[in-house]
Order: sequence, then structure tokens, then C-alpha cells
Amino acid sequence: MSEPVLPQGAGYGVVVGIGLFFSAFMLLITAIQARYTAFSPKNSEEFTSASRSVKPGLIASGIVSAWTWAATLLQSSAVAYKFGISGPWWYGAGATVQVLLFAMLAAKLKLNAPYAHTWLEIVGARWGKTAHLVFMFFGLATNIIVSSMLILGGSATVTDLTGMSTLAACFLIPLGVAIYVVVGGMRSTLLCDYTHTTVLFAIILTFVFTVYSTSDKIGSPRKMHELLAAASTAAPIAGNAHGSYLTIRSKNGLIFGVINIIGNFATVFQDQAYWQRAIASRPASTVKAYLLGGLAWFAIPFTFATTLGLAAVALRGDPDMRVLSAADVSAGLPAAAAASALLGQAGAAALLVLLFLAVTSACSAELIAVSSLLTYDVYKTYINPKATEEQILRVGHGAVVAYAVICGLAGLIFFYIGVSMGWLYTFMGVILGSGVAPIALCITWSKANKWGCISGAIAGFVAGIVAWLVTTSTLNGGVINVVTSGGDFEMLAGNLASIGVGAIVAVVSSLIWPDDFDWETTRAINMPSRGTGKTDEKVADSDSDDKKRAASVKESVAGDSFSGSEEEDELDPVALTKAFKFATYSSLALFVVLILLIPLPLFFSSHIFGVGGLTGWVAVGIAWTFLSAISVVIYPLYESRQALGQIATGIYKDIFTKGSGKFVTNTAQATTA
Ligand SMILES: NC(N)=O
Repeated sequence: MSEPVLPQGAGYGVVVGIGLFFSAFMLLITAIQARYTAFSPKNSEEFTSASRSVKPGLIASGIVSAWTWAATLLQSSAVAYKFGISGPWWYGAGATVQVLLFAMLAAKLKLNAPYAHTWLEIVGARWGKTAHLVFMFFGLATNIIVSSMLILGGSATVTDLTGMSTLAACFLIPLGVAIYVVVGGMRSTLLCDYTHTTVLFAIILTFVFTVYSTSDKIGSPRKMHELLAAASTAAPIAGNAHGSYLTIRSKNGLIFGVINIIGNFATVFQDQAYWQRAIASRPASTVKAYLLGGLAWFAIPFTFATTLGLAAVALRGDPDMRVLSAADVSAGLPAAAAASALLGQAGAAALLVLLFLAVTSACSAELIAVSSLLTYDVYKTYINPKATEEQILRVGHGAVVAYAVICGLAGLIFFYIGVSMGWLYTFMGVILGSGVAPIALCITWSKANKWGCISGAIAGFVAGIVAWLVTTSTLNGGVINVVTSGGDFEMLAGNLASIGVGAIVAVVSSLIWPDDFDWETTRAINMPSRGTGKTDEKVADSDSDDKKRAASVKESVAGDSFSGSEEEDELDPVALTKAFKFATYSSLALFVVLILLIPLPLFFSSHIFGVGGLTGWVAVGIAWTFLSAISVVIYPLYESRQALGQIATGIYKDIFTKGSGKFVTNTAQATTA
């Protein structure tokens, strides 16, 4: 291993320091939220679901943040390093379409189970205990794999750049996050995600402008083209047209693309984190949030990897660029190496902060997701069905901390057995792919057959493992180990068998023995008794200060609260059916554009990008990144201007008339809502 670019203290400083900073920040946000708004995380609905009241910009920002893993930055750059310009495209497009298509599931969630806390509650209500337990295995396995990838990617980079102990990084990363999740719950986690996403875009744009505009090592798309063309001549890529880095015609790039699409279907559809954002969303704008979030996210891996992944190739031979081994690439280190070569310690530090923010915000989504599954699907379903509000909240908090420790342990175990982030990334579809179709059918199709879907998930799981191992053995002379099993064809076989068998068994059996489900049972999940609002409507305290503020009550309510009656209005089945149709048409159209119309003609024509082509490609990436930043950084501020005004007014009042700014709801509304 080469000398770390940064001192060890920088690693601890970022991991512990930024972790503590965000914990303090979260305490502040939570205190502000409790004092100046209608929402308090002391309520379990608010803790896990943000009272189902969050607006689309903030949900989109939360989706971007939860979907920006360590792999989004590191693996995307690694595939750019290995396959050239096709890698960032397949990474970005191949993981965006699932979020877009999830908009359909999100619309159906609001239509068919509007008050559920978790996707497993829906499975349990529709198909009973066996299905609940089988799909819980898939759900929790998804969370463990995603969290392990976060910890592996995060710790490998921190260790590489600073020399910090991997063991310490594996535990300190999730524990720091656990503190702020326990303090803040879902809404504050979304607010923290928002701040992370803002900084993330700022750092990504800094790297983009360094590479394509200011760096004296590269500095322009033209120079990048020249360096990539030279790299293609010096070390042609097997399977690429003319061995070039500048073509979409890449056989291994395409194989990665297929694996990527399958694995990401598995991790979006079965990860409570993405369901949870749909659950937290206002019903009328859920579809918008997912379409916006998906499109905004695309820019992150595409532009980042087109920048630092390609820069790592272009800078080969530069005295500041370290030589990368196959293991370094699998660990996702090309981006870190390029950042250090371009900007020295400043580049390494910026990458470290970027990665840490990505890892912590995705990790916070995983922690609160697993906490919800353990609370509602394990504790409340099987251990204490009559659990009180207080017990649920306590278990939710305990589950966050327990899962943080489990994440650290899982990351460490994978690290010691030699499984890297890149290996896990291509493996995820092998064991998780079979659940994709059964779960999608459970929430969207009244004819989905219970036993067909359960057996599809199990049969696909077995088929995936068998196909993966048999292919590994066949292609490697009977040798099965971490290295041989991580090959492109080996992983492709496992991924295809898993998702294919799961889908075929579920669909065919449902066509032969169709169910006729009327959704009444799922709509009844957690249904509030008539007239109960979903917000934490705080009845005015009896203290004299609050009485004095009676006059300001109405304005306070006009801020960002979301009453039960507003929610009922937004749950109008006609409007939600329309939203589902819109989600279907738009997400399928975007799927066709991103996965078929753009890359396939470029692939089959074996086109090699010239200077103009590369410049246009990079320009699209930069423009998309700016539009994304506007959507998930500026737009959430705009849509919440009233609430921000309400909070600012409260703080102003508190400053000038001590105690007068506190939020109090209209007592008349509180008792009748
Ligand atoms: N979230 C992903 N696949 O980067």
C-alpha cells in the first residue's frame, strides 16, 4: 500500500468530527422543529414516517441522499477506469430507472396501503405469516448488504487516504450516524440528508471544474480526449471497440450494465429506505418526488465518474498518480487516487468529506429503515402486538443503535474474508434479485398468487446461487473462491437466474391461478380512527405564556403542518389512480430512453467519440448536475418557504419577547381535526 496522502488524524477528524457535528446539528434541528412547528419526533409516527407530510423536493433530496452510496462514487469511477465512458453511463442509467419505476409502487402504496409503516406490513396483511417471514429475509438481507457496502467503501477509502484503522472506521462511521438518527427521527434525517446533498453537489462540481477547466494536468475535454486516446493505445481494453476508452461499445461494460440493472432493482424494491420515503411523502406528490429524485440522482454517478474515473485513466504515468492494482480497483480507489493526483491533499480531503457525507446519509436511511422493520414487523407483529407508543419509540431507538453495531460487524467480516465493495455490488442481485417481481406484484396486482410469489422468490434465490457457483466452477477449472466467483460472467449468470426465475414463477403461477384481492385488508393497515389527524397536533399548554399567544395560533397552523383532513383529501383514489398512470407512462418512457434509445445505437455502431463528442457528453453531464442541484437543493427551500418563514418568525419573536415564538396549534382545530 502506498503512503497515505493525509495524516491519520484527518481520518479520525472527519469520521468522528463530522459525525459529532451532524449529531449536534440534528439536536438543533430537532429542537427547532419541536418548538416552532407542529411536528415532534417524540411521536412514533413522526419518528419513522415524518407524519406522512413531507413535500416532494425534500423527499427527492432524501431519495438522492439515500441512493448515493459509497459505490455511487467509487464503483462508478471504478467501472469508468475499467471500461471507459460506457461505465459511468451504465452505472448511472442502470441505477436510475429503478427509482423512476419505483414511482409506480409509491403511487400504489398510497392507493392500496396508505397508512402502512413498512412494505413488509403490506406483504403480511395480504399474504400472511409465511410470506411475511420469507420476504423479511429478503428485506433484511438487502439492508445488510447495502450497509456493508457503505461501510466497506467508506472504510477502504478512509484507510487508503489517511491510514486510519479499518476496524475503527467500520464501527465509528455507523455509530456517529446512529446518534443523530436516534435524536432526530425521519424528518430530521431528511433535513440532514438535504444538507449532505447540498455539500455533495458543491464538491462534485468542484472536481468537475478542476478536471475539465482549471487543472494543469487535464483542464479541458480536449486534453482528456487526448490522454484517453493515448491510454487506449498504450493499454487497449479487451472487449471495447478498438480497445478504446472513448466508446460505448464495451462488452464488459454492457455485462456490468445488465448486472447493475438487476442488482439495483433488488436494492430499491426491497429496501425499506425507499419505501419509507414514499411513506413519509404527502400522497399527492409522491410520484413527482420519485421522478424528480431519480432524474436528479443520475447526474451524481454519471458526472462524477466521467470526471474522476476517467481522470484516473488519463493520469496514468503522472508522477502524482499512484499505480492501482486490481484489488484497489475492486475496492473503488481510482477516484481517490485521481483526486489526490489532481489536487494533492486538498483533493484527498475533499474526496474524504464527499465520501463521508454520502456514506453517512445513506447509512442513516438504512438505520431508520431497519429500525422500522424491527419495530413494526418483528416487535409489534410477533413480540408485543399491544405495544404502547412509548414502547414502540423505545424499541425504534434501540434498534437504530443495535443495527449500527451490526453494520460495523458485517463490514468488518466482509473486510476480513476479502470481499470488497465492488464484489458485493455485483453480487447483490444474485441473492436479492428473486424477490423483485413478487414484491412489485404484491403491491400492484390484485391477481398476484401468494404461493406463486413465495415460491418464485425462493426458487429464484436457489437458481441464482446455483447458476453463479456452477458458472464459476465451469469457467475456472473447478476453483471456487472470492476471486474466481467475482468474474463478470459468473455474476451475470447468478443475477439473471435469480431475477428471471423469480419473475417467471411469480407471473406464470399468477396467470394460471389468479388471486382476486380487493385491497381492503391492506388499506386497513394502521388506519387511523376517523377524524384523527396525522400530525402531532399539540394542544395548547395551559401555562400562561401560551394563553398569551392565542392570537398567533392561526398563523402558526398555516405554516408547514399537514392535517388529517388534508391527508384524506390527497388520498382521493381517482387522483391517485391518475398519478399511478402518469408514473407508469413517464417511468417506462424514461426507461426506454436511458437503457435502450441512447446507449444501444452507440453500442451497435461501435462509435468512438471524437473531441466534439466527448465535449458534448461532458457538457450534458455538467448541465444535468446543475439541474439536479436546482431540483434537490434550491427547490426544497422554495417549497418550504412558508415553513421557513414560520420558523424565522418564531425565532424572531423568541429573541424579542422571550418565550413568545413557540408553536401552539389552534385548540379548536386540535379538538375537531
Ligand atoms: N445506489 C447505487 N446503486 O449507487
